Amino acid sequence: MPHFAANLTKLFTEIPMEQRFAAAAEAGFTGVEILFPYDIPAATLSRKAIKAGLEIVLINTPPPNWAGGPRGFAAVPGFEERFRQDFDRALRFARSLQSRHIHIMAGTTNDRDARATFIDNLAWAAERAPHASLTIEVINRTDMPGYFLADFDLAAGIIAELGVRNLGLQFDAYHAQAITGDAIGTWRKYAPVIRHIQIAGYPGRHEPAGGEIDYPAFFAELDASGYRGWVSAEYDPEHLTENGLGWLPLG
Ligand SMILES: O=C(O)[C@@H](O)C(=O)CO
Ligand SMILES: [Mg+2]
Repeated sequence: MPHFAANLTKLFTEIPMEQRFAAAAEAGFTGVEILFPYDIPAATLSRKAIKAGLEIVLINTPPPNWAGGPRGFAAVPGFEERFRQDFDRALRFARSLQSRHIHIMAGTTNDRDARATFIDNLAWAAERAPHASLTIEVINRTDMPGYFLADFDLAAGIIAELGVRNLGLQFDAYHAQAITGDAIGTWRKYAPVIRHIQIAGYPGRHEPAGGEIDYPAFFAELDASGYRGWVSAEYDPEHLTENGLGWLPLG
């Protein structure tokens, strides 16, 4: 079975962030991801993760105002300086958290120069952080209206064009199902560039069980494929987090 991580921005929100690490370990996760860790000192988060025996798998580049503000700037022309400041901040956090991946958010734009801007900023980031693993994620525009990176061919083309070792695709099965109607088939098609996976039930974005995506079949296929990365539970629990973990294969 793949390694499973809990997304602490979405799971265990019944308790404060600092307590979610122990709860995740207790539930059987061996890693965690935090979309936006920037409100809490990295040293505190790192201590909690170490104490719980958890690897920190992923953080996002900081959008300035998650509660309704922009979704990053990497593809937004005119915001190059802002992107670079944000990226350096993410890099400092990632280093002290020893986070395996940094997800670079493209942002919301339909500017004709967005692709070129994204390429330039990603090239800059890949060179600036040669030892970091960077990811880009395809996100559906129903959930995130106007998000630039909403197409798998576009993402794969950008990764191929850059051709750098430290950039790959973050595959969120929920967004894939929303966009293509076939999450598992989409994973198969883009598997060579996928280095991180996130899961949630579709529709609804709740527990990864019982919706359109056959997760037991997906996990078996990941296993058979030799996938060595993490699978992160990034969903909005329908009830108490602990009560909805029947889908998590343990042991
Ligand atoms: O799927 C998502 O929404 C996240 O993985 C993310 O990074 C942006 O919210
Ligand atoms: Mg995701």
